[in-house]
Amino acid sequence: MNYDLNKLSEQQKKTSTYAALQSLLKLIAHERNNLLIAMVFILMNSTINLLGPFLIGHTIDTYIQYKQYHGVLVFSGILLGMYLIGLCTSYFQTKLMGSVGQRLLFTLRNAIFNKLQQLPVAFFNANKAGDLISRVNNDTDKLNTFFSQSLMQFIGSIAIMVGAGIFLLLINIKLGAAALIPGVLILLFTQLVSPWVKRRNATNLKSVGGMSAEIQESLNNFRVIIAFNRRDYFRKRFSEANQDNYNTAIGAGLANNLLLPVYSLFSSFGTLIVLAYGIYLISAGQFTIGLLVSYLAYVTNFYNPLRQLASLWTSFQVAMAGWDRIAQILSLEADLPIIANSPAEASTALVEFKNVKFGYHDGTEILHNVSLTLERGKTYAFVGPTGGGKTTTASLIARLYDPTSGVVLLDGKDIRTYQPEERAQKVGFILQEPFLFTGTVKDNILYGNPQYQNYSNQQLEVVIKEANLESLLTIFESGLETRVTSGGDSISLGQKQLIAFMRAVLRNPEVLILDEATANIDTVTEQLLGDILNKLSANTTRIIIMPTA
Ligand SMILES: Nc1ncnc2c1ncn2[C@@H]1O[C@H](COP(=O)(O)OP(=O)(O)OP(=O)(O)O)[C@@H](O)[C@H]1O
Repeated sequence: MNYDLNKLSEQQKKTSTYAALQSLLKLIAHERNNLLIAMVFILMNSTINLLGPFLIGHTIDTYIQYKQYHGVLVFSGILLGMYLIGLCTSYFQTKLMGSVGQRLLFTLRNAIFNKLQQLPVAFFNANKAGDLISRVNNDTDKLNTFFSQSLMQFIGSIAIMVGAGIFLLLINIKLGAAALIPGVLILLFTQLVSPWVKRRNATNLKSVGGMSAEIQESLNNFRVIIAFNRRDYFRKRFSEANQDNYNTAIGAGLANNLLLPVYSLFSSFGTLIVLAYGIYLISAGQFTIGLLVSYLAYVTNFYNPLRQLASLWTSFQVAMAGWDRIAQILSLEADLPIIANSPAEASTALVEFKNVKFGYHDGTEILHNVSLTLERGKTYAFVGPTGGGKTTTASLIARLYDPTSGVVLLDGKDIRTYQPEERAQKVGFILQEPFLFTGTVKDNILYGNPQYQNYSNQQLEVVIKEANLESLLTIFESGLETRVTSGGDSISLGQKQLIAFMRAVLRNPEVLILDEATANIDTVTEQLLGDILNKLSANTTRIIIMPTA
């Protein structure tokens, strides 16, 4: 399965705006009531906006022309009341949609993060952390902006436009049809340029992700950069990423700003048509001045929201481009499914490889038809040259990947039949570069170990003593409470490896894999580790990975 999100977006057939919107709406189905209430508010607001010009026209023709000021006062009061109601509905609608947007942001970020937790190692090999962070932070925020600020304006503008269009046609069908022609042309133009606008925005979001990945990489490797005095190299790379982002942002800005002037031009045409044709009709005695005033207000009511729609449509295209990038992650499925047990594969060995072939996603085969058997309680060494495939073999025992063909058996059963918790319990893997979390030594050695989670320091020290790990703990200045930062920069690499060692041994796994795990440890401590390994349960199989001497 291809997990490279950027390649995936190139291969994927372009989703239509409608299909993208449908899949997004499914995600916010539980907000249906709030959306409906907000929509009622916005429609009330639109109705008020539409009735305003009609009442003004009526007041001019019925009262102002005949100097009946009482009627003028009454209708002024009605208008004032209507506008106050409009103010309230607008306020509540904005408040409601603001919270819908925040909840959507919350739901989306949780959904993406949960999905990231389910995806296999191959996914993280194929994608840069910076780009993923940008998708979780930046792209979700584009959707929030659209939902909290633009969606209801969007619906409101459409409602006013449609209403104004109907009024224009009802009052005078010929004048209405003439006034609406530029509007129809604008809609055709929008339909034509929308895919291009969305593409420009998608390219921009991609380059924001690329820049974020660049920053992340240089921050992670700052020591190497400084030691090799290669700040200029990363400066150049960052400058290129920044330049790319600048170019794509200009491109997106150009696309996003194209609609507004075109809309303005066409709406001016609409007004001009009505003025010219309307004056002609008045002179021919077929229209009144009051009606023309109303009419011009409806033309404005038709074209102003249309102009607003230009920028809202852009915000919509940006949100949809962001949603595509989010949906790409959400649609991925882990390709390490749990399968039903097949008794035919039964084996008495603790670990067995049967004709295993494996290659990473670039297609090169790394393991060529490997068959091996590892017995319970024995110690094995995987020795070989750099890049020979030792870590890869161990990764298959921990099921970080599945073989391309052949089968891996763990404790007599196909490894694919195990639930992740059970498999992780059976296999302890100390990686070449152990990862530590910010917290204490205690937090780190209890990571992934529910058994001792609620133990006090004293209780845990007893367990550590029983596991013969006591001598390792004394290496840390404040014992279990020694502070460790993420990435473990506050302690040495050897100390990191010791924490990873204690973490793995305390889980009492049936297979313990040490991937060059003592490379940074002095010979005295290495001897200690050897003793600890010898005292492990008689059933534990040890795999020690080391390079060819
Ligand atoms: N994530 C990956 N994606 C693609 N190729 C990989 C990946 N990890 C390892 N390889 C390739 O697989 C081959 C075997 O690598 P592996 O890490 O298993 O070797 P190793 O014997 O453990 O080496 P070392 O002693 O350096 O740790 C190498 O050619 C390496 O380039």
